[in-house]
Amino acid sequence: MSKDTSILTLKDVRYRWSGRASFELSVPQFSVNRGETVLLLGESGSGKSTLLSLICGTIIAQNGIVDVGGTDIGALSARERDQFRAEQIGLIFQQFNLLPYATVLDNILLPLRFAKSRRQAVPSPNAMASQLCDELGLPSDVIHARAGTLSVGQQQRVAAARALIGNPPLIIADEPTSALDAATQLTFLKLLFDQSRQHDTTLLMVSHDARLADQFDRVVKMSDVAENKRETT
Ligand SMILES: Nc1ncnc2c1ncn2[C@@H]1O[C@H](COP(=O)(O)OP(=O)(O)OP(=O)(O)O)[C@@H](O)[C@H]1O
Repeated sequence: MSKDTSILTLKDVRYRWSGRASFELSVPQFSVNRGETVLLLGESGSGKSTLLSLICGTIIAQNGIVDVGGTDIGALSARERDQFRAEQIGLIFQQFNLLPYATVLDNILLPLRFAKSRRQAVPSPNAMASQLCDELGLPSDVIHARAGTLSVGQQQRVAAARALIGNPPLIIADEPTSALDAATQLTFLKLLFDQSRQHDTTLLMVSHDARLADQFDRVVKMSDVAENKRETT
């Protein structure tokens, strides 16, 4: 696919959390091209997680359009949004959100249960899970271990494998390296980029850590994307 077609476009988006009049996220225009790796930088409270939630369709903008891969997220029902997210977006959260008592294998295979297109992209799920573990530098014997018994860095890689399996077109990562030390952060990012490029996946990551900037195709500051309202009381 061409690298200059947009996979994500926000236009005239506004969002206000209910009961939180002091903050409004306002994004006149923001887009990400297919295959790009984009780092969205912003200070705490600038609305990075809110923006990611809008893109993932876990919340819906009160104004404007959030278009992911040609689909207007706001036009979908809640159920359609859940399905759309499972099919189109690989998620890596700050706290990884792994099932601690499930095995590494079951954690990695989880998205395939909910997303037909991702399931169809993986004819041999167990073999693909092992391959991803291998490529992400996880020892082969951890695949049958409970996820909760792994180190933080290892859990991070399991979360990345879970996001990557079945080649979703978009990977969204919310501060995925914040729990890692500097050296492990860079190793993890390199592995994530290698995998994203190999599968022509778009990567949008948010962070407040500007030291990561060199690693990405493009760096965008929240203050350039959003005209937020933050009243002082
Ligand atoms: N679930 C929620 N309910 C109500 N208000 C919320 C909710 N989540 C975030 N907010 C508010 O929205 C504003 C932006 O928060 P958000 O978490 O999006 O910022 P952030 O840039 O991701 O911050 P951080 O880097 O600290 O995670 C804050 O004022 C916050 O209190």
